[in-house]
Amino acid sequence: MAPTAANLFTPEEFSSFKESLRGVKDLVDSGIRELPRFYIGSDSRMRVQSSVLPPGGEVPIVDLRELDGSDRGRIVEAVARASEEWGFFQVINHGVEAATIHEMVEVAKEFFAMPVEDRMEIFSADLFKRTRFGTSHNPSRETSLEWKDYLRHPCLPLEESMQSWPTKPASYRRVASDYCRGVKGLADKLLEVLSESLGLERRYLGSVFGSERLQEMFCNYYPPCPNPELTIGIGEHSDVGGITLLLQNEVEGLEVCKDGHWYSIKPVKDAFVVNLGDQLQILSNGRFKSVEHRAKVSSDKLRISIPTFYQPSRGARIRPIPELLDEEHPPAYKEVTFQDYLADFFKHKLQGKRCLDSYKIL
Ligand SMILES: O=C(O)CCC(=O)C(=O)O
Ligand SMILES: [Fe+2]
Repeated sequence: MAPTAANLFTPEEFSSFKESLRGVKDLVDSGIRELPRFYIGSDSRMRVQSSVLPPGGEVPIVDLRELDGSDRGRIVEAVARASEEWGFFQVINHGVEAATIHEMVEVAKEFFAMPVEDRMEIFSADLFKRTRFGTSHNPSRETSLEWKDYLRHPCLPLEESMQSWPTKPASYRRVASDYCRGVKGLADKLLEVLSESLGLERRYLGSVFGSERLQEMFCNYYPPCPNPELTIGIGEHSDVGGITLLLQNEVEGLEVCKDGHWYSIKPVKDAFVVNLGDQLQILSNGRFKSVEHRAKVSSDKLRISIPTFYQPSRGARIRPIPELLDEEHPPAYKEVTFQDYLADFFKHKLQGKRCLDSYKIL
């Protein structure tokens, strides 16, 4: 029988469950038949309601094949429209080798196929530890958990970051370093396109991001879930940083909110899903949208997503770009450094756009 009511547990029971937890993959491997009550979404952001079919439209797909040729103007325009209307788009013919992408998904699968003890060697619940295996988003602050495990690590500077990466599976460092180089190349190209989409000089956003810009990646693992309708893989949130480039396997689950409706993003083979984070909403003075999204889980399919977060330097001054302001467009956000914004964000559980809203000039 399916579990019915949430929060049928005491704080002590929740704490002791969290202390013994080695991730959702481990729960599944232990043979659980129903969703542990600690995963039953305790508020509407943490579970998926039966959804009504949205009115129409789809997250745009942008073909980058002719980016350096005659098609640049059309691509810049398509990216501008997608960034203003959806805050999301998918890119194809993006220049990251298909073999690099496939190997990355495979090595992520291998990481989670290892005995749990191997993952636990790098387990940490400390949100500020940059290389670690973890589960849910911020268990110490959450009132219910997310059905998700992940490997997280920094990617820049590459050589230095690699020293902290897992040594198991044996091919991890080689495969992920190729992948990080490829994604960085694409992210830099996209920053140029986004600058032009705002009517700015090509290198504008790159110089705001600065020479110590951050790149980090997650391998998210959402195993099949008993009672997927009662929980969530990742709750509603907008991304905190600059741009996110997400690779996913062929399993649907990512949904984006537009005009109050949730739209599913259909996986396109070898494509990246690109979305803009809070820093770009501030920099563009609200022209680009950092849109809420979430990931559902499935009863019978394993979903893997590999987002790369491409971020400004910690000390970067984030404020509406002066060239975009005039009397009709006064600054809509207060200035903040990226590191202060991050510190604020990670103090809380995921709560939609709470953090961004707190920097609004009312
Ligand atoms: O797994 C997904 O599709 C979404 C992941 C995500 O939104 C995130 O990690 O910020
Ligand atoms: Fe996200």
